[in-house]
Amino acid sequence: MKRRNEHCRQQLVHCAQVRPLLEQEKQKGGAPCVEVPESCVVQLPSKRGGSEGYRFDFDRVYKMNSPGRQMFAEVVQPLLGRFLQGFNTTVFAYGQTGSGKTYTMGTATTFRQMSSGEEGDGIIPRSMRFIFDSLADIQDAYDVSLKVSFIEIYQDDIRDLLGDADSYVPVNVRESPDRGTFLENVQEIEVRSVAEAARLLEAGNLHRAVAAHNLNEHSSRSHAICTLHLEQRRRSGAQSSKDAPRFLRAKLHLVDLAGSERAKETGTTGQQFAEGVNINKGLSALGNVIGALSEGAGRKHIPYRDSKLTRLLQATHPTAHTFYHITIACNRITLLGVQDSLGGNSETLMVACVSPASYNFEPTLSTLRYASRARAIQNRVKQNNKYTPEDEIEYLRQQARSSLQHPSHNLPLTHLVPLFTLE
Ligand SMILES: Nc1ncnc2c1ncn2[C@@H]1O[C@H](COP(=O)(O)OP(=O)(O)OP(=O)(O)O)[C@@H](O)[C@H]1O
Repeated sequence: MKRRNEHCRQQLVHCAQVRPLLEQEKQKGGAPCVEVPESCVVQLPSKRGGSEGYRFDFDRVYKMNSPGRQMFAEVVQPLLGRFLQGFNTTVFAYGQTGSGKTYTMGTATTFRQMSSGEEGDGIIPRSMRFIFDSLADIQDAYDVSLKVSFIEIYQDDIRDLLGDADSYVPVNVRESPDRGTFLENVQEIEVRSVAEAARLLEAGNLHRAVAAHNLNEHSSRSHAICTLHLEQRRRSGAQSSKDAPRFLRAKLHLVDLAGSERAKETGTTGQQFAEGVNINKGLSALGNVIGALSEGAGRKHIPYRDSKLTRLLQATHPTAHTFYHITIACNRITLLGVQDSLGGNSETLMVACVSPASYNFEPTLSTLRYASRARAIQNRVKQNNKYTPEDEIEYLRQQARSSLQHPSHNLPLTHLVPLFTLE
């Protein structure tokens, strides 16, 4: 693995996933109206049947039956490579309800699917397998900690999807001068394999708010954000090149937004109607953040604070470090960030999910316009390789605690060699 220090401006990577026309869409008289004339272009016909249609450029477009494998290899895997090199990274899926965000992300993947690896797998299960495989390759040289948080924003509440569903503890967004915006009361869970991660994500998914409406039988009623926090600490005496970093820390946000929806089309009433209103409110605030960021440096105020979604995604900060174990955890202080992901320190892939059905023309046009605005955003990314004496103290503490709790998982305490010589 190539490891070097960098600090540079980065354009977001944008791709579109145009899913196949579903049987129920055909039955409702939907005809395909989305064209992909080139591998980087999506076209819609003119609304009034004229010759002038709409054209949108992307870095890459995946259409109809493109297997998830191709998207993963072309745009996700390179991003994961950067994550493993200590860069914050984000994958965002957005689009109207029923357009295929959960399918594309693989948020609802079961334990069995994630462990076995199937052709139709989405981004999350493929990413998990890739990351664990890559970490296995460096385990002789690095102590590794991988932590995950999995939360949802439902109505105006943030819920910890890995928490105990029977004893609900409200998750609060807090702010402090040291930490910035952060979440409190989020569970931490440790795993050391794809199987353990899969079990965890499946359990979290069972807690996610889902309901049926006219456009989707399993519609997510919340925005879900799964974050992996990776820390790598070079082992003392490890065989590696002279410029190999001693320490790397990075976050990977996997964001499956709820879809925008119109009550007229979804046929929702009561509780589901209220959910739809909240979903649209959060997405509209996100749209405003994207709009403000796309104006570039001239725009001083970015309205991150206008919704829980954008505010939460602004939160950036980290917590205790556990090395040596591969850990999947949900931090008490979770570190998600549209501020990081959009306009901040993150390499970001945005996936616009689109239904080809003609009766979805308006929402599709709106998704593609949303995508065009986001193309102008630039992030400023840097490799996170700072390691402080406080980090070292925390590391030694965690190791000592861990050795007492799980003697079989740890190296003997005598093996611990600090990165710093503390005087
Ligand atoms: N690329 C694809 N190939 C085949 N079927 C797909 C594809 N993408 C989505 N689908 C199907 O479309 C339906 C809607 O997909 P999905 O639930 O992922 O939509 P969504 O955008 O997450 O919706 P919501 O916002 O309501 O949660 C599902 O039945 C799913 O299986």
